[in-house]
Amino acid sequence: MSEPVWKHDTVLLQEAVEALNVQQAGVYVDGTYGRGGHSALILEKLGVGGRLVVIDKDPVAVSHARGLYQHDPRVFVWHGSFRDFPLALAEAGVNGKIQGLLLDLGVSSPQLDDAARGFSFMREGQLDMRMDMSSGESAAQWLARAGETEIADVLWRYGEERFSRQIAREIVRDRMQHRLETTLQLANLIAGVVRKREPGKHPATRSFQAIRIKVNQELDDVEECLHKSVGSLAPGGRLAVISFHSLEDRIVKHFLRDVSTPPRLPKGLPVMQETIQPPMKTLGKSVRPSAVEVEANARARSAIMRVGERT
Ligand SMILES: C[S@@+](CC[C@H](N)C(=O)[O-])C[C@H]1O[C@@H](n2cnc3c(N)ncnc32)[C@H](O)[C@@H]1O
Repeated sequence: MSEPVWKHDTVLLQEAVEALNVQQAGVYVDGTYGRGGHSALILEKLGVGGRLVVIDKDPVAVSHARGLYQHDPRVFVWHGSFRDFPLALAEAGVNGKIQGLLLDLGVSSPQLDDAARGFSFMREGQLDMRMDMSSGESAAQWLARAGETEIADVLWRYGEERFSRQIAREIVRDRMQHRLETTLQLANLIAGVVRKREPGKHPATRSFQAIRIKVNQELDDVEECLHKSVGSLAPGGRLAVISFHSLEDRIVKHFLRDVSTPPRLPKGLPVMQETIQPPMKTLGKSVRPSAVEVEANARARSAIMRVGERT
């Protein structure tokens, strides 16, 4: 696969790596390698005895990491979903607990900028949207077979699209005449339905987000990974998650709240409520990029990071 020329500006670079509190001999997982901005800074702080397991669903990201780190014995590169990170750790030969897990969610700039990946409603390309093009169903395949109600539900649930029903109806009507195969075909169809535009937002923004989340099972991956992190982090180990929309952030926020709250015990048990420690604690407040970062990188605008620590 040829090396793409597009680059990715890492969001909350210093903040996220600081949040991990990298120990020289620690074991870390970067579950969303992308183009490796966070991984590179983690490696700067990691000593010779440390390990970094990098994961990405995207074969292009994985070959970037393999090319860069083939001679670094600290790095193990794994192709797959971060929801299976314990499997990656086992394959890397890591038996114990880890000191940190980082997730920088969503898509990378190279994925958005490469029209052929089908993520962008601004660029003509095949309607694919899979982070892992080697498996699963593309957006075009899903839109060709899903029922009208299913499409409407996805647009509403994952895109909070007010015109979900009308868009779904139009997709189903349209596909009876010809195949819906390209990004601009879909974007134009949506633009024809969504009459009242939100200022500064393309009418297809919400639908593209929703279909991308559905095709890549993004929210299920996050839920599962977060729950597995509790069993994998060593005491003092850190979990840092950067989200880019409210659906992801809500999952992270609720997860951290739930694992940081001591379980309520029935009255009368011979154990003091105060002695029951929850498995994690939330560290500080949520972190947003500085005005300087947002000025330099518009994609950072909606980022929010939350950090937890294993107790
Ligand atoms: C925002 S980018 C990460 C950028 C990276 N931190 C950097 O500095 O270059 C998100 C990356 O995570 C990957 N990704 C998203 N969801 C994933 C999942 N469930 N499992 C593995 N990789 C995932 C995407 O393919 C993409 O490459």
